[in-house]
Amino acid sequence: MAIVLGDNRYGKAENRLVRVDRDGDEHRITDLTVSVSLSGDLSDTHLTGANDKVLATDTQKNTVFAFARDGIGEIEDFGLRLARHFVRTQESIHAARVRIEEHPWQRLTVDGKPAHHSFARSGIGSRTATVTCDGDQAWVLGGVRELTVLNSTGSEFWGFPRDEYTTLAETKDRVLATTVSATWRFSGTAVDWAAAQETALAALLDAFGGTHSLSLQQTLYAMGQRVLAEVPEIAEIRLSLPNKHHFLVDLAPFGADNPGEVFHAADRPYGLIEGTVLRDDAPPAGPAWS
Ligand SMILES: O=c1[nH]c(=O)c2[nH]c(=O)[nH]c2[nH]1
Repeated sequence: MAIVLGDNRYGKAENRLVRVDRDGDEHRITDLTVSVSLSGDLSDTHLTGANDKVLATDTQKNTVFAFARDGIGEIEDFGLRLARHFVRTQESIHAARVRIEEHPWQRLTVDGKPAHHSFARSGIGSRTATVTCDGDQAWVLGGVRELTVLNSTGSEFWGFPRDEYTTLAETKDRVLATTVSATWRFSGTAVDWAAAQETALAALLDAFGGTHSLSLQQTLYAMGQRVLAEVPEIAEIRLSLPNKHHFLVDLAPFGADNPGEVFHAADRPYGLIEGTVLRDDAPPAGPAWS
């Protein structure tokens, strides 16, 4: 029996980067969390502590900030520039993964006019991108997280099996709420990233709001299907939807009825509905998800 080193990767995680783009007095901000993860010929540092093939995580952090000096652009492009840089400049690095989350800000209105340089963090989901590059090829995932949505009606859940542990009542009218995490895989890298993001996000929201739901699973499939129908460059989408239960509160002890108006918004436990929707002729995913 021998003990050997298995898969490994390393990098600087969660670099917090804010860039201010200045057009005279008019500013725009980009607020990112960027994580770099590299892999390759890195046995020595693990087995003997020799670091001659280890691009320091501190250097990786500096690279992220230095690249931002020339502008960020779309996060997918920023990720591609960084990932390609690491594998092309370091012989020992064979693959690079750059994960980026973009935190949304919205411009304030001051004295009835859009402010030049004042912003508020906005509540509607963050955009995400993950780029994996092995030197010759690159794979791009886009996505959104922390996108909380709610339908106050138009949701049913019934017809499920009942065994000795089942207490849940069937319902033809309930609140359906979730916080969407969605990641989609692009089939190539020649994509109008901003347009794809906008269309995919609108498709997710349209499908959530527009589907009369018999289960959150059905809503998940409708959301995935809509994104693939609207964005031809997306080959596959993975969705993770926590079912944020809203329980009708029994007000009878207080002598009141509750005609579907007062709910307890429970945060735990939650049903977790996850699924993938993909084209049956999707190109191979390679290491995109690994
Ligand atoms: O949409 C739902 N799917 C389920 O699988 C499930 N299970 C449950 O208790 N409530 C719900 N709702």
